[in-house]
Amino acid sequence: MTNLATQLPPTKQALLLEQHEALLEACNLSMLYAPGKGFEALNLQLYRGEVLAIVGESGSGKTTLLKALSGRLTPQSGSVTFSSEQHSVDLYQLSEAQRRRLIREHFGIVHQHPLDGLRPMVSAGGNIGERLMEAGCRHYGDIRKQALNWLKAVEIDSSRIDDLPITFSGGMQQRLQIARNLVTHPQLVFMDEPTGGLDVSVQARLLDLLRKLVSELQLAVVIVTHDLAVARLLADRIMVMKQGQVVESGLCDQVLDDPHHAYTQLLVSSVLQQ
Ligand SMILES: Nc1ncnc2c1ncn2[C@@H]1O[C@H](COP(=O)(O)OP(=O)(O)OP(=O)(O)O)[C@@H](O)[C@H]1O
Repeated sequence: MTNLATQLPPTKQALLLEQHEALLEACNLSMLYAPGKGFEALNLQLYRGEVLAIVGESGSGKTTLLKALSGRLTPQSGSVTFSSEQHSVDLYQLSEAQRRRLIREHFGIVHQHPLDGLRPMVSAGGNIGERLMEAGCRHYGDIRKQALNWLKAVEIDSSRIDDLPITFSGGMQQRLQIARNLVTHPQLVFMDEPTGGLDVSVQARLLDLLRKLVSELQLAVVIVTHDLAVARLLADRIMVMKQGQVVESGLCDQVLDDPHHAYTQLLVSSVLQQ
């Protein structure tokens, strides 16, 4: 067992023991728009059921990295390997159509602005049902039933099933976006600041829900956030970025309780002063 696994809670240790290869692995990955803008020579591994938080200052390359990891931005060099139970593929060796299919079948992508991940002129139920139809479901009754179940799971009243997302509050839209992503049971979910732009109380409710879903569905998640409290609540591991470089990484509680790099220390102390 790796050092990392021995330091995780027993359920996570068991999960890591069962698996030999990472669900997602980035090797020597680089995408620089200009010196210091993007990220460079980055390596990471994510295992099944594990939550990795990527934190760092604005402009440090977090979103660019998330896009490259999730198959939405071809890097200048390096590889991103996704290993499902059936096969192991380098995302950027696939054709565009193959990559799109893999993303649809295996990944969830939760955007900071929910309307970027929803169809605003399609009903809430339709937003969830559409993903099921893309996955091959054809029975209207089943699709509606699953949509209702998912609305309930994300705490949206079933009476809103035929309403358009644009009539929802920001928090509800974000919960609907999460339902749309999770209805097809992806193994891996990428989230970019999922609680950004929401009121504090709405954020807290959404975080509780995310924590519950991540644990119940044993999701692997890569979450970008500038909020260390979000990282602490959701993540097993954390990666701290500054100007396109990973300056520190490790178990989330350990890094946040005992930061070694001066920049991580600054991030942690600035939260304590708030
Ligand atoms: N398409 C692009 N073309 C040129 N430069 C870009 C592009 N996208 C991002 N950048 C630059 O790359 C750097 C990293 O951007 P990125 O959005 O990845 O950072 P971030 O850490 O996610 O920031 P934030 O927390 O503000 O979202 C920034 O300096 C940004 O201006």
